[in-house]
Amino acid sequence: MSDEQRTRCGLIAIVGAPNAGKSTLVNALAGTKVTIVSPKPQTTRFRIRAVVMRDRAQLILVDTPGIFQPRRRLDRAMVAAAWGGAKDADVTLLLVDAKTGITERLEAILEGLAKQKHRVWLALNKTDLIDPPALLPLAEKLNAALNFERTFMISAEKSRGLDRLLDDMAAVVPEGPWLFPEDELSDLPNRMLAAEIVREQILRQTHEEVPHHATVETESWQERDDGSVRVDCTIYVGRATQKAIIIGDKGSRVKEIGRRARAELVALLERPVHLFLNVKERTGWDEERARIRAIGLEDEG
Ligand SMILES: Nc1nc2c(ncn2[C@@H]2O[C@H](COP(=O)(O)OP(=O)(O)OP(=O)(O)O)[C@@H](O)[C@H]2O)c(=O)[nH]1
Repeated sequence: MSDEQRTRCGLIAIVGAPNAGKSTLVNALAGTKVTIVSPKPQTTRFRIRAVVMRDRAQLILVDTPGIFQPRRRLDRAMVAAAWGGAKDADVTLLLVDAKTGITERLEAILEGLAKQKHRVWLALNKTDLIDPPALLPLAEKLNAALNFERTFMISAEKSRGLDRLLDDMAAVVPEGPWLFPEDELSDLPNRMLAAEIVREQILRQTHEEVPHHATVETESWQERDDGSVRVDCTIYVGRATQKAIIIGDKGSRVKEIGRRARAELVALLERPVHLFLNVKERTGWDEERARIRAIGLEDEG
């Protein structure tokens, strides 16, 4: 296979203090407004924010929502899980508001990142608000605190410096198949929303031990001429016993999960929805695929 034909795919975790400009950057990189609604972001390990194609590379931009709000004891476990999420990424990009500079919060993030052994990049954002000479001392200070592999100067809002950032990301993510086929990309937020809503219902309607082992994937999303949409989701479970629990007596529980999830989808999408659920035990490739594709939906079990 020639180089041009080889596909690449990887996870890019974008971290930063609140207000650093993460959402603005994700939107600018994706080129459109991409919001993947996550009803329970604090329980997710990472949340997929956007999937961006650059040359032959598929860049999956994620954030790690739990990292910076360790209010209670329980939250601390979530924070640890969230850091685990950043660790699984191929690149972690720390976004810093160059106008605000180094704050206590940023120092805490630097400490967290210092424990990671993989690739960490720095992007100084909002450079449109500062004179260029003021940027260098900040970049130096941050690089002294942590050994960043690369440093970028960007303005997410003005889309400055983003081409180079995307090129570099595309060049370093590993070779491998795309996680999301191209024809799914435009529907991706909807697909994930449907999967998340089904998962919400599993959480609400089954015993605690089941949801941790269940992932949900939207297999197909078909728009119909009459304005309705047909959605097929698969619920993957680890064991036959869990499958039986989710299906319930004569299918009663999976029916109820589907009924409530459908009602929620109808309300959100404001059009008729035909929702089909399929419960499967995971094996081999299924398991791997479901695990990765459900990244934004999976609890740290
Ligand atoms: N001037 C300027 N403003 C920016 C830039 N990037 C982001 N902002 C502004 O900074 C503010 C915060 O941006 P967000 O993208 O919401 O930041 P965030 O990191 O997602 O914030 P949280 O969701 O609170 O974590 C917004 O008012 C943006 O318009 C930039 O490059 N230049």
